[in-house]
Parts: sequence; C-alpha cells; structure tokens
Amino acid sequence: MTFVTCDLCDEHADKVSVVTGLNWFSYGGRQAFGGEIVTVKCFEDNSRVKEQLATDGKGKVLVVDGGGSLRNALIGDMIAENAVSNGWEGVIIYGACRDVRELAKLDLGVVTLGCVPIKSVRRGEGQLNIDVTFGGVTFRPGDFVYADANGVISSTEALL
Ligand SMILES: O=C([O-])CC(=O)C(=O)O
Repeated sequence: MTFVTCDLCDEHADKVSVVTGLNWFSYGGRQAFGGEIVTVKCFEDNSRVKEQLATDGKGKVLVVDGGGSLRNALIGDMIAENAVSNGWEGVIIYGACRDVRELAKLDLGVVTLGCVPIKSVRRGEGQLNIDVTFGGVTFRPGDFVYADANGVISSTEALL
C-alpha cells in the first residue's frame, strides 16, 4: 500500500477525520499503512492487544486507546512479530511501545506516542471493539484508518 495521508486529506476532505494535537512516532518497518479498524481500550495492560494480534489481521489495523500512558509498553517485538505472522497491516497506539530497533525491521506499521523499556502488566483487562476517542477523532470498529509520518486519519469508507 503506497499513499500519503496529505493526498488522502486533499482528495477526500469531506470524508476524513484527522487526529490533531498529538505528536506521533512511527517505529514500524512499514511507513504508510491502513485498513479496517479493530479497537482495543486498555490502560497499562496489553492482554487484549496480545490476544487480537494473535488472530487474523489481513486488511486490518489495531487502534489502541491506551489512555495516553507512557509508563509501560503495550507492544514489543514478540507481539509485533506475531502480528506480522497474522497479516496485520499495522498498529496505532495512544500509548507506548518498546523494542524499537526490532520493530523497525518488521513489515508492520507501528505508530505510537513514544517508547519506554518496561513491559505492560497482563491482568486480562481491557475492552475489544468499542468506539475509542483520542486526538479529537472517534475510531469506530469497521471504519477505516490510514497513517504515515504525516499523521493519522480515519474515514467511514475505504479510501484506497
Ligand atoms: O510482551 C509484552 O508485553 C510486550 C513485549 O515486550 C513484546 O511484545 O515483546
């Protein structure tokens, strides 16, 4: 998938919602990625993230509302490698990741607010496929999301 979010915004101004006010970092080996939204809402507990990325993710992007916490990492190289094996397009995390050198080698989009070396707790908490909101955008399961170094946008219909 080759695209630039700026072009998508220009061409589909009436259809896109644009995340604003957040400073994203792109850690994955895939710089531009997009697909159908699957959501997880959790706080410093990556149980649902690990579970979802262990399922088939072809054409899908996992959007994680981690409450903006940078206190632990909701994804690292092991979970990300599993996501690649299962065909996920990418992961967008309103929260943190770790193992950044390894993430850069994977054919996966990984956009987060930052990184931190400590792992997440796993107590089985978190919600799957509910609407999540950050950066002024509500991400709905089944809608579409596109991300690159310029930012993150969503749309109710596929743009590519
Ligand atoms: O296991 C975790 O919670 C996160 C991690 O470091 C990995 O995915 O390798």
